[in-house]
Amino acid sequence: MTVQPIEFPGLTAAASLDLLRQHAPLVHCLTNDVVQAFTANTLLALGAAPAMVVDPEEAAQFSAMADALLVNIGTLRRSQAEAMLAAVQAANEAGTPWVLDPVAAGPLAYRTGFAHSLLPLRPAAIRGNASEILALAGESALGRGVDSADDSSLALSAARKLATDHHTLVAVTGRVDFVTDGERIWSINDGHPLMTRVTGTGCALSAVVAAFCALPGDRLSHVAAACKVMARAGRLTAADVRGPGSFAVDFLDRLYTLQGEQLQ
Ligand SMILES: Nc1ncnc2c1ncn2[C@@H]1O[C@H](COP(=O)(O)OP(=O)(O)O)[C@@H](O)[C@H]1O
Ligand SMILES: Cc1ncsc1CCOP(=O)(O)O
Ligand SMILES: [Mg+2]
Repeated sequence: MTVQPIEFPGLTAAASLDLLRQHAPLVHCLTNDVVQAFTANTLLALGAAPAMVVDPEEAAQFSAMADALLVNIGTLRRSQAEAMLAAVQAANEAGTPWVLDPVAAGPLAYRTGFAHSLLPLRPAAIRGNASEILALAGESALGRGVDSADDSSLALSAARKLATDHHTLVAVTGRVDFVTDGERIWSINDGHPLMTRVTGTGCALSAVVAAFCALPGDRLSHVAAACKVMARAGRLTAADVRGPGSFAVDFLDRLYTLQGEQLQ
């Protein structure tokens, strides 16, 4: 059945953002070495609370206390995989939602196998670029590294399949972001190409998706709101900066000051 994406309403995104600022969810981030500080600063700017607790024993303890968990495989190594599995297991036992960012899944065997092994462990959501989502769904993709070489529209059916097969939500991002539970599809046509020239915008978005997954209410809508907030803040920032360096700084200020009306 062909289901057409529907543009996600800014008003709904604004309501989710309000809720996020009220709840200030504690987000346990098991993420890659490149984006630690940018991810923590992004969450703080929006009003969530990040913590990177990485030892396997402590990670398991902490993911049961946190409001959400992020698992990002960007610089995966064996010792970290152990902590991720322990954290996911503890999160599941505690009913804590967790989000998978399958960074560079596809061309690299170890991380791709690990990402696949996480799929039956019931992620609340998966957020990746088009090449990553295509690869995770077992379809051919052009990605060679952490950046997408495929347009997000080409990964929409892969996203729906992943969501259906694993009873999860999938956000596939790029020129247009799509968020689906396999049936409904929200599209977010915002953002700016400059966002791909600053490392960590996608990884930070996945942490923000985790934060929004902690909120009460319709989770699909909250995940779409996470994408909308980041893309709109990115677009507003890009209109006013000289390049990637000033973007990275101004983007945090934008997130901090972002008002509901600016999402509409
Ligand atoms: N060509 C583009 N035009 C506008 N926004 C984009 C574009 N590519 C990516 N974005 C935005 O950049 C952010 C990160 O997405 P993406 O680049 O797909 O993630 P990743 O860094 O994991 O590859 C998202 O908010 C997305 O909407
Ligand atoms: C450059 C790099 N290498 C391994 S992880 C990483 C960061 C990727 O960040 P993003 O996917 O958000 O662009
Ligand atoms: Mg990127």
